[in-house]
Amino acid sequence: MKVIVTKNQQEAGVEGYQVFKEAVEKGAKVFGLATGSTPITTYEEIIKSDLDFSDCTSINLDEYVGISPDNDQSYQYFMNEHLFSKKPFKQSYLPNGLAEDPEAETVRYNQIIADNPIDLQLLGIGRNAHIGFNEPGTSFELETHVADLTDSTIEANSRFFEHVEDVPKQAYSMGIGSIMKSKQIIIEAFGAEKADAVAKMIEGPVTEDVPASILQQHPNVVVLLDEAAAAKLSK
Ligand SMILES: O=P(O)(O)OC[C@H]1O[C@](O)(CO)[C@@H](O)[C@@H]1O
Repeated sequence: MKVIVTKNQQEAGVEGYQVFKEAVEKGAKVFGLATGSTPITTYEEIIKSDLDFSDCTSINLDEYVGISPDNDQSYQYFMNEHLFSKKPFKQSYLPNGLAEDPEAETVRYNQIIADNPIDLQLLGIGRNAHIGFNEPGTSFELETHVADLTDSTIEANSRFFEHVEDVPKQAYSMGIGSIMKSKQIIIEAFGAEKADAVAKMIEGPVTEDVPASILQQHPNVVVLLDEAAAAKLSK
C-alpha cells in the first residue's frame, strides 16, 4: 500500500485528482465511484480540471434500498450534484434503490461490473472500517448484495437526514469480491474519527471484522489520509 498523508482534506483533493489523472493518462476507462463526505474534495478538483470522462463509464459502490433517485438523500442525487452534472460520463451506473426485486437487482449489478471491469476504484472508509456498505463480518468473497446497516453506520449517516429514524436500514452494496478485482484502488480517510479504522486497515491483521484490512492483499492501493486520520499509525 502506498500511503500519502496531507495536511487536510482540501490538499488531499489535489492528490486524489492526480491519481485519477494518471489513471486516465494510462488509458483507464471504467471508474468505481463513492459517495459520502470523503470524496468531495477529489471531485471538486476533478471538476476544476480538464479531465474528460465523456468516453468513460462509472460504477458506484452503493445505494440505499427504498430511496428514489431524485430523493436528495439518494446516492444518485449526490453523484449528480457533486460530479455528473459537471463531469458527465458516457454511462453511469448505480444500483436502483426502488428495484422491485432486490435479488434480481444484485444480479443485474454484478453483470454490469463483469461487463465493465473497473480500472480505478475510489473508496471511503467507515468508522468501523466498512468499505462500500460491507460492514464488519461480511465475507470477503461477496459480490453485490443487500446489506443491513449497523447501528454505527446508521448513526454516522444520520447527519445527512432530519431524523435518525429516516436513515434507511439497508443498502445495495458492491461486494468486497468485486472491489478487489479493480485494477487500482484509492481509499481516502479524513478526520480523527477515522484514525482507528485506518490503523487497523493498514497495520492490523487481515480479518472480516475489519473489512478494509483486505486491501493489504491488493497489489495496487493508494491510501490518502489527512494528518488526523493518520495519527494512530505506528510510523
Ligand atoms: O465519507 P463518509 O461520509 O465519512 O462515509 C464513509 C463511507 O461510508 C459510506 O458512505 C457508506 O456508509 C461509504 O460509501 C463511504 O465511503
